[in-house]
Amino acid sequence: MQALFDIGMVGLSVMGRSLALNMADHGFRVAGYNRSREVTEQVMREHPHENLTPFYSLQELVAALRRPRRIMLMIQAGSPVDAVIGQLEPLLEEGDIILDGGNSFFEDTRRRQAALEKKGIVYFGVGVSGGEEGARHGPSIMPGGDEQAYPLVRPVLEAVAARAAGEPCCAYIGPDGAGHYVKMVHNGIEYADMQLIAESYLLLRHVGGFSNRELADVFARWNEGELRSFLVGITAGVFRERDDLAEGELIDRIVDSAAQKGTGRWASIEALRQGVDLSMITAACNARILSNRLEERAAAAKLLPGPEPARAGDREAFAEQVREGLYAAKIAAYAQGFALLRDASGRYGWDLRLGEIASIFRAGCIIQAAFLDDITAAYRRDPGLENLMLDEFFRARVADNQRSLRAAAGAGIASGLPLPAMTAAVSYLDAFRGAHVGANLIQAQRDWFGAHTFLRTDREGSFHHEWGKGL
Ligand SMILES: NC(=O)C1=CN([C@@H]2O[C@H](COP(=O)(O)OP(=O)(O)OC[C@H]3O[C@@H](n4cnc5c(N)ncnc54)[C@H](OP(=O)(O)O)[C@@H]3O)[C@@H](O)[C@H]2O)C=CC1
Ligand SMILES: O=C(CO)[C@H](O)[C@H](O)COP(=O)(O)O
Repeated sequence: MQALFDIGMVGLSVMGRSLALNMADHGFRVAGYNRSREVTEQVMREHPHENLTPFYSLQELVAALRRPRRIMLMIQAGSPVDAVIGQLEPLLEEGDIILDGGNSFFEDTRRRQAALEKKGIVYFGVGVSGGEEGARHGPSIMPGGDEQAYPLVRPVLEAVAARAAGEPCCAYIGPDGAGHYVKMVHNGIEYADMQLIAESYLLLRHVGGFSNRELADVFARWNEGELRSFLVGITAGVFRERDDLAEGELIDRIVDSAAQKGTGRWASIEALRQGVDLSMITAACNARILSNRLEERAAAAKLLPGPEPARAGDREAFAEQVREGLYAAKIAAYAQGFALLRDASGRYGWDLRLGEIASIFRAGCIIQAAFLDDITAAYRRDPGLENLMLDEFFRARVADNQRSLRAAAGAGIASGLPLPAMTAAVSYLDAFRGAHVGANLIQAQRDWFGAHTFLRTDREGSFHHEWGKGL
């Protein structure tokens, strides 16, 4: 067969099929392949497209691609990616390109990129965000790999990406694992954002006494202001959704236990390794972990009574307090995520352009929000900004809204509601700006039991004290 195809898509599940059709819409001739034949057949039956052609073996797919071959993997992350690379490798030639668009761990991407580079195969780790809808009509795309080879994949990626203010939400991120690292942090922020919205829901429902319909209106109203975002928008929609199998709204019949696939957890682990405070994202991971212990929670509820939720006097004023608190907490969560990126940039020599990264999050991805325009502007004002909360715009917003954050978090604590991300936001803010954080006592304890030494405020050098022996 003549090599007619512009790009191969391996994996035609939710994301691969949507991205392949998006590419096909943009005039690229796509060769599609899925390990299970019936999935390919189903895609072709349900989504026939003149620019999408099915293939039933990797050999045929590779032979049909024009050179240098471009093959995108949209498959389950982890060992499947290594397995498929192993199958493709003997079929490829020097200069051919593999793009891994899944949620791969960035260290795996670094390893794969280095191994394939030795064989002359170009490897890109490409973060893709936006879920099914985004992949189909315009996701946010975070490609990392060999900058010299980037022009060979850029036209396809930019064509299918979402657009914000006319610009594609796709930018070369940096070498080796940089693209997947940024996607990991994107997902960490996504976890914190979702957790903060869920905590706002707990407050509004149990302290504010809002019904599902009222919650839908509250979130819809919030979505018209500074909190406008994909996640707040779909939250309003969730509270409106009728149950198709029983009476009432579906939200009340969903089991109170949240799953996770690992990207948020990776971000938390990396933050600990790097020594960056990512407490809000970690709190969001822990909240999902504890949510899974349904039986334990039910048993503990009987043994460990807590306070009854206090009822807000003025519900509208309370909702406004929660909105402002959510906004302040959201600033802290993004500040943590971007601080992690800043540290990784130096640590791995990636030279990440944080303003450009914020700008490609403005549309297409799950954390897309009006707020990202302000973050982009903050990094344009100061590309070396140490922490987002120090930018003049966000400094003013934190000052305006922190009283509400404290009040909302306090109302949750007094009512026995778990608000791990909001309370972590308060602690982060206070520790970040804290004149005294209590670490002098920790140093004293460390020196007492382990002679670990301490620094003094009044003279140079390390000191050890014979604790408990004097005076
Ligand atoms: N769903 C989402 O919203 C998002 C997902 N992602 C990431 O994109 C990637 C694809 O996600 P999604 O579309 O949800 O699909 P899944 O993560 O559910 O993966 C299913 C696909 O992986 C293939 N696969 C699994 N194991 C192998 C293997 N050993 N060899 C070959 N193919 C294999 C499956 O083939 P088969 O049909 O034969 O089983 C199928 O095509 C994942 O890395 C995911 O984390 C990124 C952003 C958003
Ligand atoms: O990458 C994504 C969105 O950006 C995926 O939807 C991912 O699966 C979300 O993470 P989790 O399943 O852990 O909630």
